[in-house]
Amino acid sequence: MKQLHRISCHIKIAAHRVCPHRPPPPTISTPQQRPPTSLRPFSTEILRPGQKITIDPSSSSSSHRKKRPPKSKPIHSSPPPFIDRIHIRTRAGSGGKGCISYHHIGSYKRRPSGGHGGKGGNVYLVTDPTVGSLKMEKHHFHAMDGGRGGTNGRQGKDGRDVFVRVPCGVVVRRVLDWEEMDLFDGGEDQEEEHWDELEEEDEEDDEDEDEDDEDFIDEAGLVVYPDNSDSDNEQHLQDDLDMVSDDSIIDEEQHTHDDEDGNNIEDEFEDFDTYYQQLKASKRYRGRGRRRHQLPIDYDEVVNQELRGEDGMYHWNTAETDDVTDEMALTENTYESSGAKRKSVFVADLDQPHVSLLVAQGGKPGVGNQAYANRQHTAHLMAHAAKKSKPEDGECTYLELELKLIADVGLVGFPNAGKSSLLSAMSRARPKIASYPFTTLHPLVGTIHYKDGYKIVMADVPGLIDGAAEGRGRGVEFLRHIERTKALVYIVDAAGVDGRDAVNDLRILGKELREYGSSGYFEENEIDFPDGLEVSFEEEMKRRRREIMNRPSLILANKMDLIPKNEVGLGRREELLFHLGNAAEEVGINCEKDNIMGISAGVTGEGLQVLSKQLRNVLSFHECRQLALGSGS
Ligand SMILES: Nc1nc2c(ncn2[C@@H]2O[C@H](COP(=O)(O)OP(=O)(O)OP(=O)(O)O)[C@@H](O)[C@H]2O)c(=O)[nH]1
Ligand SMILES: [Mg+2]
Repeated sequence: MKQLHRISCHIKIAAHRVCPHRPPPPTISTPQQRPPTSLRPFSTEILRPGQKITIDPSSSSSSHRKKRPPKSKPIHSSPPPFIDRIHIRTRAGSGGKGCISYHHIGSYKRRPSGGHGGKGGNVYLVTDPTVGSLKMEKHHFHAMDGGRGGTNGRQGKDGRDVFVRVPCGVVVRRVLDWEEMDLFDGGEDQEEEHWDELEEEDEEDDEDEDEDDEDFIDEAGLVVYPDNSDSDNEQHLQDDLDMVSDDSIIDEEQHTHDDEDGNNIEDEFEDFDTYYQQLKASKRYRGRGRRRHQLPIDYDEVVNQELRGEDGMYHWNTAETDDVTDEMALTENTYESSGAKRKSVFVADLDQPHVSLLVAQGGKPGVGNQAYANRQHTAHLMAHAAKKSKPEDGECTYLELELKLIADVGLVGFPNAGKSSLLSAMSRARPKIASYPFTTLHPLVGTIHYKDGYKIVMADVPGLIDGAAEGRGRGVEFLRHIERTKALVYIVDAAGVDGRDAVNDLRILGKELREYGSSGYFEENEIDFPDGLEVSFEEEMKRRRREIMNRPSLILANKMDLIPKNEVGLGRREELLFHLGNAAEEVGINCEKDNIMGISAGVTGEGLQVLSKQLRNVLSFHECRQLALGSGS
């Protein structure tokens, strides 16, 4: 053994000499000679007490590492644009064609064997809490068509569904007069790209499927003619149809037909569906053993069950789009970019995470002629088979999606009041803060985390100006983001940095909000009426006005650090808060005295602790109240 070991060592050393790239053979070292592990990369010396470690950076192992390439700068340094209203087009897949084919040999000869087509894919909208805006790469969504049915009763492949991810808080409306509008320019290219992608994938799948089919036929040993060519099938079908079209054609109105001897006999069934039900129920077709596969499939039952009535899904309003007579549901408004008038109908409000809405339903597949396998009535049934083998087209819809942020608290204030500074101080959100007006151009949300896990979502809305409720400064567009909040926070600039008067500002803000809920704006634009409530437009407006003004509110006088504290008696600060309270009462803001406070959001952080407590109190009270009202007490 020792000799063997020695020989192998020699071979290793020799090999190293021959090939210098080969790692050298391991050298044996005694434990005393080995350097301490921690020092190995830098030095092999043994340290004496008091001696310092000198590190030569060039000798460190890191110098041998590959240098990291410098970080490339992100292409988009600014955050992605916030989009809160878009139009999309959806088209569900058409059903696959039903196959018409016949067995060619054996006892099954000339018996129909065509399978059903596959269902067309559906298009769904799915709410995803991780999606923040309605920015989408494409605005056309097409689900795949169903595959054709095959011979030997093989069903076509179902078209793949398409799921469009949207943020929570999206209101979906169906545009009715989309044909007159040119909303979707440039969509054709996207469409073609999409189809190319899908077709490529589908071809791959089909290849796999074909292999499986061959196996299936071999294993099952069915008496079928595998290469059932189309021309043969067409010939058989034509024979059958000829028989039908001559004298034995069915008189559908009189429910009679001529038999082979030319006698006019009454039909046993009134229409095809009745006949179909009878056929299904009859003992003859319950099928056993080899006959089982001839059972007609209850096409409508199967397809409808799968396409409709799924739990947890929204569905279209039952009203047909063309004859929507309910004027409450129909609203007319102006489409801004094209200036065209359009009509839309409210479909759903997707305000919960992970819910799906079926927006375009896939077409029903065509029926394969195997469903009509019946020797007695072949001719008659084949006429139906030819008719029913045609699939339905997929539904095509044009939708308007509008995002209304879902936040617990909304910040309302003039530009530069310090809304973004407050959001930034209380949450991890990092909005842009600057001393010029309209720094914030898009609504933004941040979450305030409490130690016990309680959370409050706060929305920073771009600044409002006088006349916002009538649409000045895009105020209305911003105001709709506070529609769903549970509480409002009015924030004013206490120091009047831009020469503003805090008390007057509060009055204007209150007035704007009240008008937003009640007047002009909604007459021209859309409004979603609550489901199942028959109320007039005026009543609905009143309800909204009441609701928005009754919402619990807090009033914050920001930039208090610029107002000196008075050591004795009522100073400027207290006086301001007192006047703010009076102004709130005047304009009808629902705010308790404790909830009017001075803060310094951007500089000292003064008052923010109290604010977070008060916010929580207000929201908890609101939630309890809602629960109590909900339970009917
Ligand atoms: N002195 C002082 N300045 C503040 C305070 N809070 C904010 N500011 C300043 O006020 C200016 C405006 O602050 P923002 O938070 O951007 O105000 P905003 O309300 O979001 O303004 P818009 O986005 O334009 O509507 C900035 O220059 C801030 O530094 C504060 O408590 N004290
Ligand atoms: Mg801002």
